[in-house]
Amino acid sequence: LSFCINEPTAENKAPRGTCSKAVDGVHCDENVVVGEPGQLELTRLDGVEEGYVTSLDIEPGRSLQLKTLSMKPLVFEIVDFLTTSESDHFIALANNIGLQTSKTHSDRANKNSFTLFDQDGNRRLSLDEMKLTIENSFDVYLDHEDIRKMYTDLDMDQDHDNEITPDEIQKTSPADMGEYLQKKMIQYPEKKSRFSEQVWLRPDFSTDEVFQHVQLRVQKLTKLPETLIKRSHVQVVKYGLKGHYNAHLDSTPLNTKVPCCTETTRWKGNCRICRYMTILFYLSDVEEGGETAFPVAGNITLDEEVLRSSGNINLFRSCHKANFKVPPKKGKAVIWYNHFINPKTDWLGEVDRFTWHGGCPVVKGEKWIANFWIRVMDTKEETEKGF
Ligand SMILES: O=C(O)CCC(=O)C(=O)O
Ligand SMILES: [Fe+2]
Repeated sequence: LSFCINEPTAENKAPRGTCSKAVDGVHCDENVVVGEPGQLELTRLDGVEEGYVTSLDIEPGRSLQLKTLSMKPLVFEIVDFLTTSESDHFIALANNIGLQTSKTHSDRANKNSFTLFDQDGNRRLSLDEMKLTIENSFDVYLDHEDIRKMYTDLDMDQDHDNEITPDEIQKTSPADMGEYLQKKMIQYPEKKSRFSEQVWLRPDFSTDEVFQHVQLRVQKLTKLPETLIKRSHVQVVKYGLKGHYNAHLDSTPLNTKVPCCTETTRWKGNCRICRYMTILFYLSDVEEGGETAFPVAGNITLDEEVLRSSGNINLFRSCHKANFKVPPKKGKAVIWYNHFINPKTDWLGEVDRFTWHGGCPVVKGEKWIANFWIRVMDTKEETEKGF
């Protein structure tokens, strides 16, 4: 059994799908994943211990060193996973299609409501509590000075005591605050949770030779079924000065009520992004900054509420506090598992919450990465059917 990608046809410029080599030729199908039922397996590399290095003979004459960077979460790196020309090729592909400003939750946030974060329950919001309110409701990361300026601009804090009382909040419409923040974000995009430009390289790109080589290498490294490799989404991201991405999870906790997204449902909503693994490539060197940070790696326990109020999600400000950071280097791959494997089903298990990560701000130069996301559906059967 072998896989290939359909050749573009006149009616459909870039169809995608898998093909099986049969006795009478190659059969291709857009949606059907060819393969024996039950043959899909999720794999997980063994990290052994922090600092452990294994040599992988993935291609003739080229051995790659797989190094365990962290056990909790399990993170590996391979320096020189991509050659310089492969990295450059991804950048050229991205430039040819054209990058667009990365959207964040703040661009989509419901601007007509907010949830007040009155942590001490005293019915007034301190500057810190307002900061958390804005972060959680609008996905905008302000400091105290910005908040004071907002109070003045919107005349919110009438008695100027840096505290917002129920009375004062009553007089402020969430829509006004949302609109105000939206305007600020145009002026100060670095205060958004994500400040970058991006482009998707859809599975259709598998007709690209460099892309195919890289897919094959990823498959040899991960030992995952070809189906999953071929259906991966690849996103190229460019960060300029101050570009960053605050800490987040690349996948979503299990939820029986909301299914994993398929290629079609992902644009419609009411589905979860299910990414078993992330393979992140640095496509460029960065003169200064731009590390990939894991703020809670190695912690004994993890309370997301505590993480949110610690300010450590805001990597634009708190990268120095992250437990572990991977410095960018052109061609390097960083690899981690967003989910565990459920031993009962042998399939997608719970999210590994220690994989909270993000990109530190670029201090000098620019940073290019490619995210290679291994997508799956909730069950093996659904994944086999095609997604
Ligand atoms: O830029 C980085 O180092 C991290 C990027 C990231 O986490 C993402 O794009 O999901
Ligand atoms: Fe990420």
